[in-house]
Amino acid sequence: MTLLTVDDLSIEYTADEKTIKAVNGVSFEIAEGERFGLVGESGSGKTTIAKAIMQLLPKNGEVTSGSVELTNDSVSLDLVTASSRELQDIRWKHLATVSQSAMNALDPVYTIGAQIIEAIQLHEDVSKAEARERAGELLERVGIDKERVDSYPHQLSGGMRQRAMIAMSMALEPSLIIADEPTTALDVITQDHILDQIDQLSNAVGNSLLMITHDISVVSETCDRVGVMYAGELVEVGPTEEVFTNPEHPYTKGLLNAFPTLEGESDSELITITGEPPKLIDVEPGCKFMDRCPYAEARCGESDPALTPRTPGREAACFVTADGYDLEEHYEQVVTESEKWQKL
Ligand SMILES: Nc1ncnc2c1ncn2[C@@H]1O[C@H](COP(=O)(O)OP(=O)(O)OP(=O)(O)O)[C@@H](O)[C@H]1O
Repeated sequence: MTLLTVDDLSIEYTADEKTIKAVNGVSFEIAEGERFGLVGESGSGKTTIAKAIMQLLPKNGEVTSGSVELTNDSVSLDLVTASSRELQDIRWKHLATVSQSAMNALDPVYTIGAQIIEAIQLHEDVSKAEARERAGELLERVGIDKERVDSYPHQLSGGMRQRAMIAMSMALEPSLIIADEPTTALDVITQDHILDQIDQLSNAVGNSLLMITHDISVVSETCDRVGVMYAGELVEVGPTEEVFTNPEHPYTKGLLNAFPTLEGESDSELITITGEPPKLIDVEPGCKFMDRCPYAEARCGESDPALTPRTPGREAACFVTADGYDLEEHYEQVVTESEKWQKL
């Protein structure tokens, strides 16, 4: 059953009297128990989507169209129009978040335990002693000694704080966890541990996951399906393994080329996408990736390709692959030497 339905979501910011079209007509679904990743380079609109889902957009940000339905046996709510009371009711129990910066999310004046206990007691009728016991168990599950319930956030290392956040987000076994760059600020080994813990805990709880990251290896380790974002739009959606082995959008292919191989082989060439994403002010007609795309044709400048179905379960927004061309084969035929991806 579908748990989250994001339908035609558009979000704008206003800054210096200009309108920034940060998210433009994005639609995707997450099934119960499914892990979905949103991936794309900085500024593509991923965090804006996460903030809209949580109703945490800053004052200058506004959802201009679309809906975000959260639906299961006990909830049916459009998160865009829900009241703060309705949101408070589902927070922790149905919707929890692990954010980019745990230090900001954890309140510095309360102990870790006090914050987890409060979340538990807000939603469940349990004694403080029971909630404290559960907080300790949760911390142990993420590899933190349960004595640490009485520590303040600043007394923990960055990695421990992030794990404490994960423990807290899982405290009420929420239906959906939104993890926005949960490992970005951490060293590689801690990153691996944290991803393992998100994986194990969400397996145990059986919840859905929306993983937001610029790092395709994080998506490939944790997600069943992936949506690739570029300049505020979804340009490709499908099962992670299929999308990463046989991309249907040139931007996805570019992203993959720019990363070391997912298996960690070091002898492959890294190839970068030249140029920069467009500014999202006064948006021109046509495909937003056109200026950076080695496959671009005249028609790509005339209208913006819509996300269209490909093989079952897959969608991409590209005229070239919609015509059935395979990006790998087509590359040698159409792309001149000067237009090829640049080798690093
Ligand atoms: N508060 C804001 N005011 C004005 N513009 C903003 C604001 N926040 C984000 N933007 C703009 O909206 C667009 C999308 O940004 P967003 O942070 O959602 O992207 P992202 O893919 O999550 O990138 P990152 O990983 O760097 O956070 C960008 O052009 C960004 O500059």
